[in-house]
Amino acid sequence: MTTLCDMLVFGGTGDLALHKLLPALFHLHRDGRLHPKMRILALARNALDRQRYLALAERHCRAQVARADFSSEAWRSFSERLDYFAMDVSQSADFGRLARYLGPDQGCGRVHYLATAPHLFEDIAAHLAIAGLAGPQSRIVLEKPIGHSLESARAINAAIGKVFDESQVFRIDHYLGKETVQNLMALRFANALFEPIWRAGHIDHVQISVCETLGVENRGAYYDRSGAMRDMVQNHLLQLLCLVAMEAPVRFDAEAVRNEKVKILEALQPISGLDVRDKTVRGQYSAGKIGGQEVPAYYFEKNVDNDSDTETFVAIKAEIDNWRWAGVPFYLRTGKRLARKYSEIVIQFKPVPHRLFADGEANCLLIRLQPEERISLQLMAKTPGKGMRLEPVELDLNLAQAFSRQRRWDAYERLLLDVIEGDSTLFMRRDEVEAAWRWVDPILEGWHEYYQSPRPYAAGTAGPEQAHSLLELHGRQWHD
Ligand SMILES: NC(=O)C1=CN([C@@H]2O[C@H](COP(=O)(O)OP(=O)(O)OC[C@H]3O[C@@H](n4cnc5c(N)ncnc54)[C@H](OP(=O)(O)O)[C@@H]3O)[C@@H](O)[C@H]2O)C=CC1
Ligand SMILES: O=C1O[C@H](COP(=O)(O)O)[C@@H](O)[C@H](O)[C@H]1O
Repeated sequence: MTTLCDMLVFGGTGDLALHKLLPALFHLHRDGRLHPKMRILALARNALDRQRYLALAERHCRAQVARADFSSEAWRSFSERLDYFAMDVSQSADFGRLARYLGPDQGCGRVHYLATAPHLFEDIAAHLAIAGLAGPQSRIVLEKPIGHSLESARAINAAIGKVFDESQVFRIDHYLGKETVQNLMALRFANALFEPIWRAGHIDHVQISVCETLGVENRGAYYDRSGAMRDMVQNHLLQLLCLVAMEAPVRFDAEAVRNEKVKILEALQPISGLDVRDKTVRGQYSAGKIGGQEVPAYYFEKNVDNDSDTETFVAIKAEIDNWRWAGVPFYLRTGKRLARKYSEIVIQFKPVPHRLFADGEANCLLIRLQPEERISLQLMAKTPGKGMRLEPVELDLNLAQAFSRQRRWDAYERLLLDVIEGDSTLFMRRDEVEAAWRWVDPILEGWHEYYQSPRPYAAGTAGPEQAHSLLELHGRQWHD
């Protein structure tokens, strides 16, 4: 069971709160991991009373939580913790009302989870301070993306920094809470095997793909101002890149891990000006079929401009200018409405230096984050029978099977517990977020400057053709 603290979820009626945060808190409650006295208060403008909010939350939790894990009894006891307060976070006076409603804290501080659009973060922090709700024991969780650009991220970080010490700030990136992502660190730093070959001398290139079948759903208003670059690359994909590329931290703690990640972000070779034409591909989905169902083009989605040139797909050839990685491309790719949903990291090794056999492919290490969690090493083996016919075989570590007796935690469960415990190892530090924007901003500017309008791709395909050329030009291909 964890430390006692209360949690305030700003944006408690939103997509994130209802689809991810409440189901994760429900699981933690059901597993007995929350302090019995912990209270959860959801906040938003909608004038709901507690009963109507509970009905809304229950409907979503039932839909998100596996049938076997949901029971009316567990929901009833969880809902005793849950309450709702209607307020407008842009109104300072509402925070006075909130402070009176909350009364004195239970002695262990509060977690303020900001599941709202980032432009509200500055107001919320300032108003919390004025209302006396930002004491030294409180913590604040900021959802990604932090800002829209380096400048806006700096402004948000500065405003938050006026109220909260950096140790109280938890910038969440839910990819870091995924089991296989943490397993990547275990693989690299708990096995002596990989370290000697984890470098330019042995690795040809790295691929990081986060492919989705979903479109923008109900988030058109947000997404159309963000696009895949700000929504996914600036945070999730760059965090994955950091974990693949960073040096071993001296300790497994927040400062040591984050120091190493920042060094990678700072070593990313800038892509600016005309480089964007050679090293990046933007795409936008047009109408197509997903799972046999017709889906509309992006610009016909709800709350999206019908002449929108927002990208729903990005592919980038990134390079890291340091001793370990010089000359090794890291190909990043993410998109919505693609043929299949999966996220994976592929480490493509170089071929053997001298070829003895007619067949043979270079080794490759596949780290599959979802839908299944597995790590598999592709090796060459002789096929049975006469002659030396070789074929690739997989040395497979199926993590879900290996730990089949334990329920697989959702990323938010793990990260919410870390916040409650005050462990920020898997959260982004201020300088990390800013270093990521420093690399992303010139690409966004290059697209704007050189009118790189997105290449269309039909929904249900692997993205625009140009994303393939990005690799094919160098004799490589995506691991599909
Ligand atoms: N949805 C997702 O899967 C993910 C979202 N995120 C991030 O999480 C954040 C929230 O996203 P999402 O849930 O999708 O957004 P939504 O638009 O679905 O929800 C926004 C929430 O904020 C509330 N809100 C808006 N304005 C105010 C206000 N002035 N005062 C009080 N409450 C307000 C809304 O309620 P009301 O209008 O009633 O006030 C609603 O509850 C964003 O920063 C997003 O980038 C990050 C990862 C994944
Ligand atoms: O942060 C986000 O992530 C989701 C994808 O997350 P996953 O855990 O399902 O892979 C993405 O759909 C969303 O647009 C983005 O904001």
